[in-house]
Amino acid sequence: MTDSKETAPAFVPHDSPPAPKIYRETDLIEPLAAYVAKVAQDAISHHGRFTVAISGGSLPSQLRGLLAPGIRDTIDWSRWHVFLADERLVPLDHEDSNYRLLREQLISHIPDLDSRTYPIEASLVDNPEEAADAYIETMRRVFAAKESVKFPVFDLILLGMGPDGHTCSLFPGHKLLQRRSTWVASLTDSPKPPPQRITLTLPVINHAHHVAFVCAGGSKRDALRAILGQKTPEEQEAVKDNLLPAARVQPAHGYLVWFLDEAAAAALDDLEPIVTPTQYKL
Ligand SMILES: O=C1O[C@H](COP(=O)(O)O)[C@@H](O)[C@H](O)[C@H]1O
Repeated sequence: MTDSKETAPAFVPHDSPPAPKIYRETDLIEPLAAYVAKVAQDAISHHGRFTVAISGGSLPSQLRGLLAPGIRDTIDWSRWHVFLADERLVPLDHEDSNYRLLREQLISHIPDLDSRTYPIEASLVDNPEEAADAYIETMRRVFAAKESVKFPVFDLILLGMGPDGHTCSLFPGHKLLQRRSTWVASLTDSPKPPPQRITLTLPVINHAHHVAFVCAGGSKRDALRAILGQKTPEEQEAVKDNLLPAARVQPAHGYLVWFLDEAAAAALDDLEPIVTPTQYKL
């Protein structure tokens, strides 16, 4: 198993969520891999499997540390169940497909992981609502057959964030931010192309045991300050008005961490010491 300098928090839901931890990393790849491996091991020890939802965009390539020789063989991949946190409604081999990215960067490198990875139903890319409903059914099969399960509880949800503060396919000011009961929702007006997508909803994200944002580069400066710093009155207003979807990610009984590279963390430089130095080691 990995020799973590700091272990992931114990696999214990709590009543009052701790403040998010913010890690500043020179290079995200290794600490992110150590963190994911640790959360996976905790989940597998606790209940025999690891359910993870992974975002697209730049995130899949940030997971390449999981394939490093020192870590890949320590992971019990046979217990992993991998979902897409959101998906663009394009063919699965399209350059915009989040599944394609994830498959190329991670899934295809691990024998048999494809059989426990859940892409959207390819025949439904032109039917957003049906695609969302079909994805809910896929999730029900893995999480529970019972209709009575209110929300699935992922062991880990890995999120990116756009410069506008969007996360998954939840965009600023979009009506999907108000969805309270659906597990997966569709949209046809994404401001970032392609316009047709499906996405996990906020309640599903906020039911997870662990949620991690992974942000690299300077383009997310304003959103990071608004969400983690809230320094200026304008920034505070933006959060209050729910303009920034990523600010609404607050797991009710889970743990929230942010992995920032140097360029992203520089946005918070004058707010030290809210950023914690590197914690996770292979
Ligand atoms: O469109 C999307 O964008 C976000 C952010 O992407 P990034 O490339 O800036 O990391 C991503 O998290 C989401 O999965 C994707 O569909």
